[in-house]
Amino acid sequence: MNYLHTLRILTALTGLSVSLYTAYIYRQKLYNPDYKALCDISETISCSDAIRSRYSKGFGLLDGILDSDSILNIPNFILGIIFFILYSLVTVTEYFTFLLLPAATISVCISIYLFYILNLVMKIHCLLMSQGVKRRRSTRLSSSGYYSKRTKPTQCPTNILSVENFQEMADYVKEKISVKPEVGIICGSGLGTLSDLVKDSIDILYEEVPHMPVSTVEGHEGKFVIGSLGGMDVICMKGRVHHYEGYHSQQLTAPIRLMSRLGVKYLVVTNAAGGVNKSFSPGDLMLIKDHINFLGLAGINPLIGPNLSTFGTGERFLQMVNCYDKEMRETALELAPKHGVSLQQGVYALIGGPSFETPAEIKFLNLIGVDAVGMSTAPEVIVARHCGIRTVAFSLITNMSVHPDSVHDESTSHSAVLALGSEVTGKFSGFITELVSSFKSKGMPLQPEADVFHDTLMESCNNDVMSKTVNNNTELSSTTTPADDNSMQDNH
Ligand SMILES: O=P(O)(O)O[C@@H]1C[C@H](O)[C@@H](CO)O1
Ligand SMILES: Nc1nc2[nH]cnc2c(=O)[nH]1
Repeated sequence: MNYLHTLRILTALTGLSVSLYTAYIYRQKLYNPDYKALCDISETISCSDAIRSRYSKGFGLLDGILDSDSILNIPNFILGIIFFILYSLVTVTEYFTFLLLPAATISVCISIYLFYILNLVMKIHCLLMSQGVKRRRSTRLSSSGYYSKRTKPTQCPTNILSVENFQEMADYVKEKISVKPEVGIICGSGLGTLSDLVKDSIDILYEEVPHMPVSTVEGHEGKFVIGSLGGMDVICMKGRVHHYEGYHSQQLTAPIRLMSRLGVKYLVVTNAAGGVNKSFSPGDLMLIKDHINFLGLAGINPLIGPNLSTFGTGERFLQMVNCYDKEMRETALELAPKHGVSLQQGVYALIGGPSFETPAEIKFLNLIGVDAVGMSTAPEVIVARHCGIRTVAFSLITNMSVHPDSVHDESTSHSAVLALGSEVTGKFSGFITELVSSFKSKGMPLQPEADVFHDTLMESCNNDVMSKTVNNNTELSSTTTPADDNSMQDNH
């Protein structure tokens, strides 16, 4: 009897120690993704992967029913700690001893279940290295971003970052802040001082946040500034990362998914861009009506790979009509004059960079109806759309893109872009603040109606092609000037 009693206490203490050690690793991993636990012995024997998998909360049984950050989706180690404390108490006090047998039976069943998950479901099938990021190994379900071994596509079998990774990013930030940001702001090149508008702020460096890509470009400080603006809780990115820095498009859009997990519903994106529309001048602010994403058209889209269906719309085939939210654009157009901002409107083109455009490329961009050209924004807007975040975006025209006749244009350089940005950004403070404040009264987006979209798009394409055909000669055309097309009647 005594022997059994001691054995039960020893078992409970062992279980408790394992649960506590798991909690310790979980916490270490949160702050330092490179932390190597003692139990990470080899690629195949690793407790970290199990601890960070979706089976580590509610034994994975509540996945798909509850949000991963729901308080009801309790980590297994907490359940373990509670279980083993109760088990020890019953053993020591000898009260409610009739519970010991059912408790032991449940514990054995759970152990068998976890053994099955670890060995048959989470077995290693893929260890890819991509752009410096070691991919997780997994045979996860497609809804969570992984395919099973049998169905994996050869090009991109897993995502660069998993749902759990985004959750870890959000958990890290959540722990540091007392506000609940509903608005995200991205400061483009030279526009970093917009973050000074954020009051009662705390800063979080990108390099602190697990999985967060770090800015490598001058003028992109690389930190979140979180606080309040215009009566709204905001998370502002002082600097972004770009594709040309060598980041995968899923990495450079990771902060958008982080924002989504924090509860952000509205996004203000800014960038520095070269003016292609000849009626623009450096210092103009252009409200983006739509974009042409040359990386996307070339098959570089942040949504490529297993669909992350647990985010917002989570749609596999995402509609992009009205991705620059019409109502938010209307509000921006209404507010701009009040703040002395003469707002241009136009189409933004994303090119890969980092080289600026050749004269021939600018001529081409002008012909196809581009008003400003830059190296960012489109992937962020795509992911924001996927997350169901309503977005409004602006290009600060920092330079006129090279004219076909010019040999070299001093203003088209990164230092000139930064200089102009910091010179004029202050002028937009009141406008941006009131714009953010206006989100208070806005609801969530309506999904676009597919048929209406398609018909209007076809009509607008036909009209554009007609007008280009009629107007074009060998000169650069300025048929898409905002002055010509400043109404909100189009379908953009
Ligand atoms: O981050 P954004 O898009 O504002 O930066 C633009 C594009 C290049 O990164 C840089 C060129 O000067 O400005
Ligand atoms: N691609 C591109 N990006 C820019 N960012 C600021 N100016 C420019 C430009 O002229 N071209």
